[in-house]
Amino acid sequence: MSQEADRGCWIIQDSHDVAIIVGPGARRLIGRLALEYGPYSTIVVVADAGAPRAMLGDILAGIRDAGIPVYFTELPGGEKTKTLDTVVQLWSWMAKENVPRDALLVAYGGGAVSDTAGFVAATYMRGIDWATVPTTLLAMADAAVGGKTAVNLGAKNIVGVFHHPRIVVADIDHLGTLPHEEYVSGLAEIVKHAAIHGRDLLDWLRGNAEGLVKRNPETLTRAVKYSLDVKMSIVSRDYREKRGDRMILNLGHTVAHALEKATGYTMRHGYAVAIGLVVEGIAATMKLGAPREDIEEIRSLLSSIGLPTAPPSGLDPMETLEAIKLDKKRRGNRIVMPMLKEIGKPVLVSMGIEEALDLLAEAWRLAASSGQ
Ligand SMILES: NC(=O)c1ccc[n+]([C@@H]2O[C@H](COP(=O)([O-])OP(=O)(O)OC[C@H]3O[C@@H](n4cnc5c(N)ncnc54)[C@H](O)[C@@H]3O)[C@@H](O)[C@H]2O)c1
Ligand SMILES: O=C(O)C(=O)C[C@@H](O)[C@H](O)[C@H](O)COP(=O)(O)O
Ligand SMILES: [Zn+2]
Repeated sequence: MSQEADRGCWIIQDSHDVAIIVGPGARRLIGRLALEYGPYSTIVVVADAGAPRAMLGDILAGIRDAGIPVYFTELPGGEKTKTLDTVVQLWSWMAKENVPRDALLVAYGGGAVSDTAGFVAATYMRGIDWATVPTTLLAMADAAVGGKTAVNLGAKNIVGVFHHPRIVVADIDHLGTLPHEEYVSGLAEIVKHAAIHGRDLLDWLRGNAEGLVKRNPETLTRAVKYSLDVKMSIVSRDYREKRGDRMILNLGHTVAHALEKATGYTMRHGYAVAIGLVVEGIAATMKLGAPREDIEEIRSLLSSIGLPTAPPSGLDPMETLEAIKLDKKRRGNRIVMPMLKEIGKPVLVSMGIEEALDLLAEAWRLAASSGQ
């Protein structure tokens, strides 16, 4: 699935459709990749204002060296960017600049900018190619691949399409400036992928905790690579989430998206996912008889990283969990929930919405009481 490239970078995928490269300094490949995957008459860079400017300079220089004209705009980073207003703003700007259909849109930033800019690429002139240069750990290890683009509308990711980037350049060098909380937030999705994949990856994470805490580039490159390998193997089986397999990647997200909405999108996505993994894990012990020690193993790893593992005390579970009625895994009056039978054995469980609400609310209370 992946091979080592030069300078410590890994090529996760290098087909005629998609190039996914992970490693320190990978940002310098963007110009060469644009030439290889083009031809593109124009490049439009949509940059996250919170991402490092110095490395953005390297990206723009690489595009200039490739001799491709570039248009540049900036968005505020963070969840507040994931709105239709931002989408209309970008569509209008691109139209005003006469951006042609053979343009490449480059999203440079966190997952929120990537989701939003990816949706703009998917819909401008019925779709142009795009590339993503993820600059947070969460975006590198998860958001950059799989092709899910979306903005929020009343609930999480309600407006979006599947539109995979042609080029993904995950340059570990960007992580040096990432605030601690954002870095830790990204580890939640890597733990999710490990819980899905199996104990070997969880053991690797625990065994390399020091390198992760110190943000060792080699450790980080491997952690991102392993995370993407897990995600891409599932996406390759069910890209549009029609067959069901891909719902497995939504582990922890039924509760997570409800928490993000209830907190007005102020709770970091990874923090919400960590809490969701614990609450939905407890629900799995109740619904499937999943081993309590497996869920405790995941909970204690999340907690040792510095992630929250109990719902915020100020939220009412039933009120918060009402949001699952607008979850995209809902089918009629039922919801399909990914759950762990045990570590490494995720299954999809269909249950009535009311049953799911009662089950998750009870699991929420147990997580809250054990998390104190
Ligand atoms: N499409 C997918 O498959 C997928 C997968 C996982 C998550 N997501 C989405 O991704 C979003 C979360 O992404 P995120 O965790 O990257 O958060 P984010 O995009 O909100 O970024 C967090 C903050 O970090 C700043 N930032 C970005 N890069 C930085 C850097 N190198 N140094 C310092 N600051 C930097 C941003 O400006 C922002 O303020 C959520 O909306 C989630 O739904 C999508
Ligand atoms: O790629 C997927 O599929 C995922 O579920 C990855 C999630 O980590 C990510 O947060 C995704 O955006 C959630 O998808 P959604 O379909 O629940 O909006
Ligand atoms: Zn997620």
